Amino acid sequence: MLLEVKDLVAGYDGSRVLNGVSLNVDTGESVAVLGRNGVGKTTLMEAIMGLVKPTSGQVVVDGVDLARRPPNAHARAGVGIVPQGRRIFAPLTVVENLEIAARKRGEWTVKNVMELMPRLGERRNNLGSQLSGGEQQMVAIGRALVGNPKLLILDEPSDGLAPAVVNQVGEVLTTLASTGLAVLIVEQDLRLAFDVAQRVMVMQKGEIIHESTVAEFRSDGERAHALLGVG
Ligand SMILES: Nc1ncnc2c1ncn2[C@@H]1O[C@H](COP(=O)(O)OP(=O)(O)OP(=O)(O)O)[C@@H](O)[C@H]1O
Repeated sequence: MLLEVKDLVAGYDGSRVLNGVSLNVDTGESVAVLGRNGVGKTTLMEAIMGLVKPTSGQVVVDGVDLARRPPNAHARAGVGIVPQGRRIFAPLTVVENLEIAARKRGEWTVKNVMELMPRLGERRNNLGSQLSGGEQQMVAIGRALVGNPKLLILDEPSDGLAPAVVNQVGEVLTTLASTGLAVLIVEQDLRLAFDVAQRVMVMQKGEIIHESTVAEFRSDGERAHALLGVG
């Protein structure tokens, strides 16, 4: 198992957000975490990444418990994140944003990232602040890739993007998932989540209340509707 999250409890200043979350992601597997606003999806991703300190529980990556280690230990262990809001460096160019993150040797280089997402090559000398939302999202994905992660965590990659751009991001993520990179994606856009993931989990009030294959989830529309409270 690549990622094993066990009974994770975490929150902010005494307010508990995660009430004992357990989940697994296998090598090469793609998993989507769904749920309404405010149920704790971002907190879960940040706790897995070490950006929020868990009060208890384990975050085991490749057999090593990282729950009480600093965020750079998570990156070294092979976890890459594409955060909510993208958070690329606005005063740096596309190529500088990628180069600054390219620390670890491996399959993914700045050159390979630009082959995967040719738009980034075309915009290589543009500043982060000059990019569209979709281009920024691709920089954020590329920045995570050049760290050569084993597991890529994405928090709402479709956020604020036009449908055509969501499709482009979806194609990139589907390609990555098909090459054997493990993906853990939080997403409100169900179509994107279902395109990328094989397995789905639904969160409610800081707990995982449903787990199934995407195919099972999609075959029971009424149940899916009840779990997510959306049409
Ligand atoms: N930095 C923070 N400080 C204090 N409380 C926070 C912080 N971030 C999130 N929270 C609270 O934690 C709870 C869960 O938020 P979280 O962002 O994890 O949910 P979410 O499911 O990702 O929602 P969304 O889809 O809106 O991002 C919310 O009540 C939120 O107000």
